[in-house]
Amino acid sequence: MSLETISQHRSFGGTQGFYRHDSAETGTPMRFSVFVPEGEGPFPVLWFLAGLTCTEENFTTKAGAQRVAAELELILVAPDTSPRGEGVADDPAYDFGMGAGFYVDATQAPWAPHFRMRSYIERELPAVIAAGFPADMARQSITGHSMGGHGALTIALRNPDRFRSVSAFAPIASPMRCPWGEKALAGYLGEDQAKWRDYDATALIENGARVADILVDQGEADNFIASQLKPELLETACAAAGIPLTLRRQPGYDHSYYFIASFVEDHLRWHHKRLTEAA
Ligand SMILES: N[C@@H](CCC(=O)N[C@@H](CSC=O)C(=O)NCC(=O)O)C(=O)O
Repeated sequence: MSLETISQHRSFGGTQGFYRHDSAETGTPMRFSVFVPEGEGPFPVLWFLAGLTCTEENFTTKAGAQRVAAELELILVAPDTSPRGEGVADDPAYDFGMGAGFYVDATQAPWAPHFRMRSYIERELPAVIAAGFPADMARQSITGHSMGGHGALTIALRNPDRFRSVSAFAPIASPMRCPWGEKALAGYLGEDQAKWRDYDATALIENGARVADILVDQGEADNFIASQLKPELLETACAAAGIPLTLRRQPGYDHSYYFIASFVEDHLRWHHKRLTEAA
C-alpha cells in the first residue's frame, strides 16, 4: 500500500497534509487529508465525513479545526466523498455520482464497481491511517456534515465498538425519507427499500443499533432543514430508543461551513472528553 504525499503545511505546531493512495475498494486513486498535532503520539483520531459536492479540502480549509485539534492533540482525518476519475460513473446532478457517494457500497450498475465508500471508510482507509500516521486506532470518533453527518451516524451505529463517540452538523436524518436520499439509495442500491435500511440512521436505530449518545448542531436558517434534513426524525428515533441526543438548534445559522466553523470547537471538545475517558 503506497501513500503519496501531495502537500504538507505547518499548522498550529502540527502538520496539515494532503495524501493520495490507490484504493482497492474503489479501484481508483483516493485523496484524503490528515492533521497531525505536534509530538510523538500516538494520538486519538477524529474522522470528518463531508457532504454533497465536497472533497477532502472543504472541511480542511474552511472549518478552522486545526487550532483546537492541536490543543487537544487529536488527529483529524477528512476523506473525499466519492471515487473520481476517468471510467468512474457520474451524473450531471450535484446530488448523485461523483461528490455524492453517500458512504454506501453500491450494488447497481453503473455504480457498483467503484462506489464502495462504506467499505472504504469502514475498512480500507483506517488501515492506511494506522500504517502511515501516529494514530491510536483504539481511540476513534466520527463526525460529519449533511450527507457526511448522516454517514458518520450510520457508520458509528454499525460499528459501536470502533467509535467512542459520534456527532454531526446538520445531518440528513433519514435518507429513505428525503429527496436526496431517495434518489441516491434507489440509484446505488436498487428499488428494494428493505436494502436501504442499513444505510438509514433512523432505520438502524429502529432496528436496534445503539450508540452511547449523539451531539447534533442544526442551523435554524438552513435551507435544507425541512425538505432534506428533518432533524425531528432523528429526535423521535433517539427518544424511542433511549439514546441521549443533544440536538442544538442554532438560530440564524445556515448550511454552510460558516456554521460548521462556529461550532466545530464544541464538537472537538465533546469528542475529546469521550476519547480520553477510561474505556
Ligand atoms: N450546490 C447545491 C448545494 C450543495 C451544498 O450545499 N453542499 C454542501 C453539503 S450539502 C449536503 O450534503 C457543502 O458542504 N458544500 C460545500 C461547501 O464548501 O460549502 C445547491 O445548489 O443546492
